[in-house]
Amino acid sequence: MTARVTVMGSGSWGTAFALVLSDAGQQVTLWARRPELAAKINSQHCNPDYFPTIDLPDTLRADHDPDRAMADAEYVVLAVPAQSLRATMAGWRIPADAVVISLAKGIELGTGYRMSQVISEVGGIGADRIGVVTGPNLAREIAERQPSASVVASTSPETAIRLQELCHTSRFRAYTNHDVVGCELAGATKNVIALAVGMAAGLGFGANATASVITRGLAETARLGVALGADPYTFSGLAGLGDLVATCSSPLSRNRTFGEELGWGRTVAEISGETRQVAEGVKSCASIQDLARRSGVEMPIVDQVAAVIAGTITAKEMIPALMSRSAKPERY
Ligand SMILES: NC(=O)C1=CN([C@@H]2O[C@H](COP(=O)(O)OP(=O)(O)OC[C@H]3O[C@@H](n4cnc5c(N)ncnc54)[C@H](O)[C@@H]3O)[C@@H](O)[C@H]2O)C=CC1
Ligand SMILES: O=C(CO)COP(=O)(O)O
Repeated sequence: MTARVTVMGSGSWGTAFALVLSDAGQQVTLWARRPELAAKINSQHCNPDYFPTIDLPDTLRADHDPDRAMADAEYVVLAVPAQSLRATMAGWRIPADAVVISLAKGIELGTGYRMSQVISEVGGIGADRIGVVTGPNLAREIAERQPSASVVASTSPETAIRLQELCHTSRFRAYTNHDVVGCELAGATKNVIALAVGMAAGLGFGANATASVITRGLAETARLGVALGADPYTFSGLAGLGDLVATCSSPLSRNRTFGEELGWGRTVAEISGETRQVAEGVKSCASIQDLARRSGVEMPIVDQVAAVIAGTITAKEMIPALMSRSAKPERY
């Protein structure tokens, strides 16, 4: 049965996921902050700012008025950057019965909240009406309808199955998962690890170095997750290893690319000033570091990335700092 879905945010992932939902047969409305972008999406049936060469279905409509866009939505998909979710959501009237789905991969600065916690607090929405979509889902590849698997997570098994039915297509294979904590922590932390991998690549190091950072990055992510109540298996699944590998190995990743440019010796300000797209790890490294400290969990790679982003060390100093740590058994 066709469902009414509104995607709030028409950047790269919001647009690509709106396409998935349309392909799955849903009636989709896309909210764009800028009226001129909404008008272009409606008249040109493409999003010229993000995917100028990709046709969007005629059935997909855009609107710049958030309340009108969501008015009769059964599902509201949140596709704005993590650090702006609270402020944007506070001004919206989400329909009382709608299921709310987070696409953002970040941890809120200040609170250390995962996105589902922000949604619950700001919207007064129960966990059974909240879902998370995560996994190896580079937006451009999804928009090109390349095959991909993904995870739809909710603490409510019924909601997870509804979300799976909502977005599963022959090109987008959605698996359910009930470990929202693990899925969200994995999605946010892989961006920080991708910054580190990018830095290693930008410094000219090869596959041994990047594979080592990916693997140890996964170990510290799982350590944090387990301390916060996540299921350890989540980290070897699509939300964990899957997304980590996709993000750390693709030139399409904004986080990996940002890290690579840091490795070339560019500054955070220089790189940030050149793109309007969000590399979530640049902000979330500090909130994840904070979560780890509060939980008594060691996250050496996150610590080093946070130091580079804060400007207290250079990317060049990061690898020697990691290599000179005391020797230890692998499982720690
Ligand atoms: N692009 C990708 O491949 C994927 C991205 N994600 C996650 O999805 C989230 C959104 O990412 P993208 O769509 O890629 O980012 P983007 O930078 O392409 O688009 C962000 C959208 O949010 C809007 N926006 C930005 N700041 C805002 C603010 N302060 N208030 C309201 N709207 C604002 C922008 O106008 C734009 O429509 C991020 O958390 C990202 O980590 C997740 C999976 C894949
Ligand atoms: O989350 C992503 C792929 O799953 C996208 O990663 P970037 O935000 O680094 O582009």
